[in-house]
Amino acid sequence: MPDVAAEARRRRTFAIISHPDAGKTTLTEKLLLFGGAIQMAGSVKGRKAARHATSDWMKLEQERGISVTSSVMQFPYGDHIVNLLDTPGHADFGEDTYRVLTAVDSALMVIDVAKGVEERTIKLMEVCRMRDTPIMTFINKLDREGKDPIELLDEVETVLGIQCAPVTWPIGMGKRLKGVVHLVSGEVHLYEQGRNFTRQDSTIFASIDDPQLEARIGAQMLSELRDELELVQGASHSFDLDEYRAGRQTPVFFGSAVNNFGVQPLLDFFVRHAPSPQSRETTGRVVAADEPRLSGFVFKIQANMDPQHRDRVAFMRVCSGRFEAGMKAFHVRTGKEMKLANALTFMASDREIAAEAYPGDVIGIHNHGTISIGDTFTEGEQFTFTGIPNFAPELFRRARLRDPLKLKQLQKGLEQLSEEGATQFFRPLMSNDLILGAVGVLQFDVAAYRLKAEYGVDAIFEPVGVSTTRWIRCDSEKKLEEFREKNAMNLGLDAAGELVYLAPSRVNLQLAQERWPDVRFDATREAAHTRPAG
Ligand SMILES: Nc1nc2c(ncn2[C@@H]2O[C@H](COP(=O)(O)OP(=O)(O)OP(=O)(O)O)[C@@H](O)[C@H]2O)c(=O)[nH]1
Repeated sequence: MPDVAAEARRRRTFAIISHPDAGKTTLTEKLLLFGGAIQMAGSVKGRKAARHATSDWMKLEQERGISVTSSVMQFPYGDHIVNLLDTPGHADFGEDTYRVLTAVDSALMVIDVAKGVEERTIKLMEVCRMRDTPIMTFINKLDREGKDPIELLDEVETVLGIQCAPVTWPIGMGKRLKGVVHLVSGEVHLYEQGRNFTRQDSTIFASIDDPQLEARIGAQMLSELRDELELVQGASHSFDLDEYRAGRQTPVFFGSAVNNFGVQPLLDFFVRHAPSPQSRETTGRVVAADEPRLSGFVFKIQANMDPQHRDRVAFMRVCSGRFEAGMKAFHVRTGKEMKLANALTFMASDREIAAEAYPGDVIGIHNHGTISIGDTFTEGEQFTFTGIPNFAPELFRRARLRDPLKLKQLQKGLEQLSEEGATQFFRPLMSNDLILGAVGVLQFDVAAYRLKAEYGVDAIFEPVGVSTTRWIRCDSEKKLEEFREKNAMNLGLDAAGELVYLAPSRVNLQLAQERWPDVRFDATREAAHTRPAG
């Protein structure tokens, strides 16, 4: 009998967050190397390139040199199974990133030693804070000159508002980089340039008192190090598991991802202390990870991952129980049983058919539009996982066709993009317009590109007089009907058929809110349970 509790306990599911260019991809690759998931440095970049070659719309990503897609990579490390969820790199994809972060149990923040805390890091940190996600920090590119480590910790503490507990400490930096000291174990890991470090071939001293250390790093460096360590240990916090788990303290590591230096201490510490899958809230009750029955939620939908099969893959995070290939699961929103045939796991080496999965794992379910973001699957119980919202978009465009005969395709394309969360789309009650909403402007380019590449539709997006939207809720049918009648000009339906107020201006929205105190104007919509079936 498989032991769900034991399987859940050994899982670590996390995402890497960083400002573009800090080294997220490079670090991912090194982590996979340690997991034995890939054999050679360069494979992740290679894989990225291979994906570009086969997937059309990802050309856009390539042209712009940014990552707009997320993926899931699973690898074993020691007794642990690690699931790494990649987050899209660009700011315009914040919504997607947000949803990925709802599916992880912790995060790893990468900071460039020379640049310190950057704008995107601040935003991502805000998202993590909303859910008190525990965060570890890796300060990267130590082989280059950067900011003073003590100042960097200070910057993280003041700008990001989280306490730092250094776990490793650098010995020098840039050309003078000699290694790192592990402040918990006392070990010294030497930096020997040009070697692709793994635990077996890097030189490790048991402590800074090892007589050979002086010969390796020099008397002056050693004496400087002793002084600095004294200062650091006096001035900074020591690691506190509870504070870390509560999202109030971040353990900090220093290293150089490209040289695979300082990565292993991070990974070892991570699997030891990062949380395994935790209990999760639903509309019904709290679901514990070690319950025997399967439950999970969909946090992402991706179309056309493989151009040969024009399917859509729903990414489901398993929250409890055990998934077994071919099993039937209850799709809570539609109230129907669904056979989860040919579900995918995401072994870093490739996509594979999933034989089984446990809490913390992500499986990919093929579907043709029946599954939406936020949907819950159970073994029959009626509850929906909460906290996976859609955000009210801030930017709007009217879609106009160059060829009016393609209206059907346009609608279909927009519906599917909307379902994926790539953009949101609205139909005003009083006109035939199709209005696109986005949280970031790049989403329009992606939408136009994909409409053309995948649906053969040449659409242009032009300005439209909408400045913000709100989902409308009202407990009284009568009031709602009255509101509908009086405001028909400013109302529309979203892709799921939900009533939405399309406000021409902020002032107009404010007036409407004041005039209709019984009507709720929601800026986010919980993705699943408010959505009608079908
Ligand atoms: N000197 C130095 N360069 C590094 C290090 N780690 C990564 N880089 C370089 O920094 C650049 C950005 O690294 P990536 O891993 O692509 O960064 P990213 O954060 O994934 O970037 P996005 O895909 O834009 O999000 C690349 O040129 C890397 O080779 C390091 O430890 N030292």
